[in-house]
Amino acid sequence: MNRRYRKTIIAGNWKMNKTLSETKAFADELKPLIGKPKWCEVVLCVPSVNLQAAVRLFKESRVAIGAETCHYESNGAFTGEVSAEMLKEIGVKYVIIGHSERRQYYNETDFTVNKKVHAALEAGLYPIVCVGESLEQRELGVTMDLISYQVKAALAGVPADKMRHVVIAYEPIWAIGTGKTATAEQANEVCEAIRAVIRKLYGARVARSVTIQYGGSMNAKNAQELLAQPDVDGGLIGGASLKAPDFVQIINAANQE
Ligand SMILES: O=C[C@H](O)COP(=O)(O)O
Repeated sequence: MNRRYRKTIIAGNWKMNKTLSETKAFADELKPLIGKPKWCEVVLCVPSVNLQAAVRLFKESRVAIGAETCHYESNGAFTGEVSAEMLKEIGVKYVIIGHSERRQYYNETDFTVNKKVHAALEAGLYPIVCVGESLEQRELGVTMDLISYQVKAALAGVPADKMRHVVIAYEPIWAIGTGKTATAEQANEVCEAIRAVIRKLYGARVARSVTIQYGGSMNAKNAQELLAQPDVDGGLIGGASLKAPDFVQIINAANQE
């Protein structure tokens, strides 16, 4: 992380976990533990049915609430979907877009990711845009090409002045939920390459200020080493964000002087 130029963001992604009562219990446990993180922003992305409650539960705290996806249209005949405007109106700040699970199970494509990024920005949300390669793609040696393509496609048509609201999360698919973390060097190498793509698209000033997270089996034990990398500006954390003490340890690792 490089605090001089950009924000460190520790974001939990709960995926399809925790009922309303479990969300309340988590808030009760987390709030006294979390204190006032000085150096990083803390975000919890929760299932849509619990967003409104989460916003209320964390209102007086330092935790911002995020959604796990949104639709690219603002309204219409899209059964089961939720728009960026709807999220904004209930106090949601962030929205994850293009998570590999959405790409894998719900036909999310680079094209729809781009449309969702535009919808989120227009609604005043901060998109956390996920990119990442499969194990097969890594072994074929096409990681950097693929990541560069995913970043360019996601950001197509996004003007430079909106980039201060965009967060990128590098999540190698082979490291998600597998307990197999990318090494700190691997994580930094790709985050650095993402910054280089942004530099080409928007110039050095924008590239320096964009928060680029790492996600994929980040936990209380490995967070410090990953977050110490110069181009890793935070984490998008699945499993380890479900337990308040583990999540707090990751926040503390980001918060060290
Ligand atoms: O969005 C979070 C990532 O998918 C990482 O999940 P994980 O920490 O359980 O590996």
